[in-house]
Amino acid sequence: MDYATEFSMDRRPRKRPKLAWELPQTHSKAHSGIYCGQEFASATTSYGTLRVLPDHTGFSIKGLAEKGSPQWRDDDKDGHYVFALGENLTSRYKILNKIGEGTFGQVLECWDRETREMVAIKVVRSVKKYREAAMLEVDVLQLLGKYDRNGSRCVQIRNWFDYRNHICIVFEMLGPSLYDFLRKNSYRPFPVDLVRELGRQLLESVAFVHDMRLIHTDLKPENILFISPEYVKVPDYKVMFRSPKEGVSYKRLPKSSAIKVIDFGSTSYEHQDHNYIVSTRHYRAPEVILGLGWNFPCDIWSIGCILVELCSGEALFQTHENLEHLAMMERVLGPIPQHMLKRADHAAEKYVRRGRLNWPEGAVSRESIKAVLKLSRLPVCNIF
Ligand SMILES: Nc1ncnc2c1ncn2[C@@H]1O[C@H](COP(=O)(O)OP(=O)(O)OP(=O)(O)O)[C@@H](O)[C@H]1O
Repeated sequence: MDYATEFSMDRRPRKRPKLAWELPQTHSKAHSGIYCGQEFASATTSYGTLRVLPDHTGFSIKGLAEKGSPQWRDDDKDGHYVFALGENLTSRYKILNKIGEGTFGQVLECWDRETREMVAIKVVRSVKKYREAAMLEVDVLQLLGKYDRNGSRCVQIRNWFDYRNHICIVFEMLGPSLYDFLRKNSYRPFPVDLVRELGRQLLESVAFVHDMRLIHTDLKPENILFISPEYVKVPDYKVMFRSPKEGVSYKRLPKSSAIKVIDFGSTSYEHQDHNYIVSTRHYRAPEVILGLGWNFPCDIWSIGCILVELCSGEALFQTHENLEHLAMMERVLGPIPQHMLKRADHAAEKYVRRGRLNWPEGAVSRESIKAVLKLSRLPVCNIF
């Protein structure tokens, strides 16, 4: 398993391993329904091998037939599509910007010449396992789109196509993620009324997904997007009161609280085998860590972690290690019940000793023990 992407320079995990594809899953071959695009006439320019080439809007258009595709060029070493801003992705979409990068590929802001609107296109890496996972994502998105009649809960798929060995999924364009917002606000918490509203919408969205007998498995602030990018700046009196010398401080508030859930790349059907590791570390449920098998509740656990984070500004369980993570859960929520610890699988049984969590005895360092002690109990009764 490739955990290299779980960490980042930031103080929160940015990425996690995508594990769904490690399972022997099968998916239907028929993916008709929306539209399967094709590559059109190739043109003449030649570029270097950088993944994102500099913005030569004029240059790239000059060398291309206006609606053609650029000359074929190799993918980068990880199978990412190499492009230049301003050029075409099929004759229909013009690449304007890169807005995200994930395990699966890159997300590009594009102009859709046909519908005359901006769209976000996930261009998946040309690697077999990611291509397969992308087709599963398309299946899930189509299913959700069919039943989410007003399209208000989950990101909507507009189209998909296979372009130069890259599955491209076209989405409606949304705004920044809850994580982007926190970051731009220097990790200052959201007002509690806003968190309540976000929580309501999130629960409704996830209830809808669960009603479809699907489990998202990767809920996190990065995967919840405001629909609109608009925000207002308001004075932050708390900061001004704390450090008056620094003068007026501002924080951003979204103009609209409407959100949607994205990234169905790890979504699992209820009837599938659920023993592999899911979720980004900080939002991972105890049953996942203990290898007990998981189901719908793992999404609810993630929502709980997200809501606490929105209220505090910081991830609740800031850890990268299983035993420390379980100890943090006990510290915050009370003891993990015996019936769960008893069923810990082969990989996790080392975290349990004489029927209880092997903590602090099993801690790897004093710092680890301190990190757990720093957390305080949530003012709720024992959750387990
Ligand atoms: N519809 C959209 N509108 C605007 N931005 C989007 C949209 N979809 C994705 N993004 C941006 O692209 C980023 C990556 O998208 P996504 O999470 O779907 O990719 P991924 O490869 O599955 O990522 P990860 O490895 O984090 O699971 C998001 O965090 C978001 O910033």
